[in-house]
Amino acid sequence: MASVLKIDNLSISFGGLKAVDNLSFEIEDKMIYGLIGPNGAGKTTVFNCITKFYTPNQGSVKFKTIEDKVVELMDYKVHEIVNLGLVRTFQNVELIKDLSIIDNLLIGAHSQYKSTVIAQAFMLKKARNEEKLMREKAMNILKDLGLEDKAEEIAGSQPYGVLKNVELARTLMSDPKLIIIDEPAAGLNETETEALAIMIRKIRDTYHCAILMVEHDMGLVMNTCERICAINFGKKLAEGTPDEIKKNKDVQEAYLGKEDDIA
Ligand SMILES: Nc1ncnc2c1ncn2[C@@H]1O[C@H](COP(=O)(O)OP(=O)(O)OP(=O)(O)O)[C@@H](O)[C@H]1O
Repeated sequence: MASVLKIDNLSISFGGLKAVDNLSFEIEDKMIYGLIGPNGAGKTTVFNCITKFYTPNQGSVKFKTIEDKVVELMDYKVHEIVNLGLVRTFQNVELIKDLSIIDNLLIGAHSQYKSTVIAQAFMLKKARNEEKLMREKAMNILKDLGLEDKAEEIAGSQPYGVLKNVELARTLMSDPKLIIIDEPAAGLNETETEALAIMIRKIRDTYHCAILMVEHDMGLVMNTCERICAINFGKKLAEGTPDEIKKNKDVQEAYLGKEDDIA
């Protein structure tokens, strides 16, 4: 499989409502991909199906793992997904406010620890060495992303824009092949959003992972994504480059309404 993620005929209903309706798209390795659509279009539900928070009624989600093995995500449980190389962030920042930035990154790495819980509890040599390696890894990530001076700062003392970047940095602790980002620009001002766009590109260029992003800020989507899928009422409206999506009549109507409606 050339792609890192391939979704085929995905559908899920809540009662009578088809939140995702026979949706298919695929994301090439190392691509920054956008999933857009008006409010309630089904974007977060797609994310929740991929990461197994929801079980779809129908469809297949193929994923190419860290070991380049193609697996069907529907066969895995929600907590197993991260070990395959797929990690997500949520609309709200999910950091522990009382911990330092670097400790928040270390928490993001817990699935990678090989030493037993007992070894960790008593800080045996193996666990100490592992902790040291993970701390180095976290520090290297912060350095790569220009956040090293924030390492010892308490998360709760930092502005929202920094925390969003830290959340992205934390995903890198699990060596992802694909990072799924839900509305990264929500709550950010224009300058912070521009910094976020630079950060997203830097992460892809440095860590060679693909990124799937849901975002309402069209500036961020159009400037950052190489390919975009637009959906409405759970169905695909269009897929293409940012330019193709901008010019697409169905996409324009979904966002602005038909000319008759506007008049
Ligand atoms: N757990 C659920 N139970 C019932 N309905 C749900 C559930 N999750 C989502 N829906 C419904 O599915 C539809 C799609 O919702 P979803 O949150 O995926 O849209 P979205 O495109 O992410 O919207 P927004 O941009 O506003 O976040 C909506 O009508 C929503 O009310």
